[in-house]
Amino acid sequence: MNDRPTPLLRAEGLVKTHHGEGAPAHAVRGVDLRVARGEFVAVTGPSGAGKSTLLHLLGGLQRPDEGSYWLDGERTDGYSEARWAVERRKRIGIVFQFFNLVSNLSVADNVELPALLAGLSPKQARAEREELLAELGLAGKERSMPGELSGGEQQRVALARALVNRPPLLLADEPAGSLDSKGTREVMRLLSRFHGRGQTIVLVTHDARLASAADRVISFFDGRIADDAELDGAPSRRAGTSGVLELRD
Ligand SMILES: Nc1ncnc2c1ncn2[C@@H]1O[C@H](COP(=O)(O)OP(=O)(O)OP(=O)(O)O)[C@@H](O)[C@H]1O
Repeated sequence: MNDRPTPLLRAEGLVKTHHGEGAPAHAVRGVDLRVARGEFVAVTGPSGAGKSTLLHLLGGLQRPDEGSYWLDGERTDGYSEARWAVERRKRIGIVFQFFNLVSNLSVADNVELPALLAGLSPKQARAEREELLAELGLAGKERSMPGELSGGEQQRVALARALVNRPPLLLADEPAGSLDSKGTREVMRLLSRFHGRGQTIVLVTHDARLASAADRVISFFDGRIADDAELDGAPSRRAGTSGVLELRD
């Protein structure tokens, strides 16, 4: 019997080709990947290597042409769009380079919306939002609109929105890509803090400094994993799993 714990993510033979205007882009050419609960994995590599496409496959935002993907032991191959939307709400928080906040909703509403959609009562959603915004140094900004905030603040709101349903998995696609060095350090600090409490994170980044916050770095090249390495000190960094924000799953 295999008594290894079920990985939170398991991908086998993922292939994705984009058919745009020019020649087909073979973005992901056969990826096998396992990510255990509590791991913080950075995916790095040159522009066009296929990193974002891989992240989109892991978040169910795009479908593979070939291969299979299991989320927490459950095969996702047959999931409809609607099913993926439900699964994402419960299990996957996603942050993007350009935050993707709803510009005509306040900070509070941006963060509460996914909690309400997931079925929390307005009171519970408000409590979760208040806790996360305080945690992320945004108390007092609830009534602000996204356009009134700095890039770093908007990314923190996006992080709060991604984590409001306490998903076991956080996917981050160049989360500091449009931030200055102060904003980058802030994102790094926050990702490390959530990881220290047991949050599983898959981070796509060009930024070697940001990748150094992870405990495992995957180098992606030409649609394939070229290298997959644990960083020194990873086990100790991965040790803490308790904290104010208990993960609910
Ligand atoms: N929706 C799309 N339609 C057509 N081609 C696409 C699409 N998305 C990505 N591609 C192509 O697929 C390849 C991989 O793109 P992808 O964005 O996944 O790479 P990346 O490593 O994330 O790059 P970057 O670091 O520049 O964001 C590229 O050749 C890109 O042009």
